[in-house]
Amino acid sequence: MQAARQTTEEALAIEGLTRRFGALVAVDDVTLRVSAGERRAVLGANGAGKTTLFNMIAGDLPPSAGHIRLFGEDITELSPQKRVLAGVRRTYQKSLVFGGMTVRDNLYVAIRGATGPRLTIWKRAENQPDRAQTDALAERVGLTDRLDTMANELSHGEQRQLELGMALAHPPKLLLLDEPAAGLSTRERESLVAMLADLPRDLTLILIEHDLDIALKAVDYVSVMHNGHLLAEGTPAEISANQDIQDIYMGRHGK
Ligand SMILES: Nc1ncnc2c1ncn2[C@@H]1O[C@H](COP(=O)(O)OP(=O)(O)OP(=O)(O)O)[C@@H](O)[C@H]1O
Repeated sequence: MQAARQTTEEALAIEGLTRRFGALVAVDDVTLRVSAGERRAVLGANGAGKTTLFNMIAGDLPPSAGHIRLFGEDITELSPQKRVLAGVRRTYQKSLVFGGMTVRDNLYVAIRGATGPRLTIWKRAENQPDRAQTDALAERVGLTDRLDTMANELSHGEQRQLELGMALAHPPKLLLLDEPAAGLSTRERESLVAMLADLPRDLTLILIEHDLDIALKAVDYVSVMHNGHLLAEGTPAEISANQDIQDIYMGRHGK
């Protein structure tokens, strides 16, 4: 896995990224690089700055300083929509699926949303979605049996699967998953790890995860944040073996 880091092109290059909220520096001069096809986890205790970092990469929040490059292109000033077109997708800690629609229609909206001129779900009769595409997406995230189920009738884990399917509707270049295992059962966590392992290898994945075991199983390389800083980086084995980092991650060190 590490070979991918050394030989492939750079998917994401973050340079001196900083975000202040008044006197608070939520992300403080973070510089990191992620190779194309890499699976990276961003770990850190509550308030470390992980979500703020994601918000800046996705364009949901402007940085106070610094630059973000996606495959060499400076995207720091791009709107979130333009970043989607450039290949960035993200999920949020809170589910954004449409509860009153079926799994199939949620996937259809995601497919249309990324390609169609506007959202035309109600025109489905004259504008049939590509069933093969929705079915393939559902299969990829383990929801084939739930295609006709309303999203609000899905379990929490299935809703996260649906979110992942929606994020994959048009294969992103960079996929940002914000705590994908939050609230999942042990069995659902195992299937999440398997789903992540099955993602196309050319997709670059960064995930924020509170479950250290999941993060360490699912990624090639780990960046640890603490109080807005990038504290350490290493392979899962290196991070697991570092007691100081483990203590900080588990919140045993003071802020
Ligand atoms: N919009 C905001 N306004 C003011 N402060 C904010 C805002 N967003 C985040 N913060 C603060 O910035 C710091 C970093 O928050 P952030 O949510 O990025 O951390 P995190 O590592 O994602 O934490 P968690 O694991 O709890 O989600 C925290 O102190 C938080 O209170």
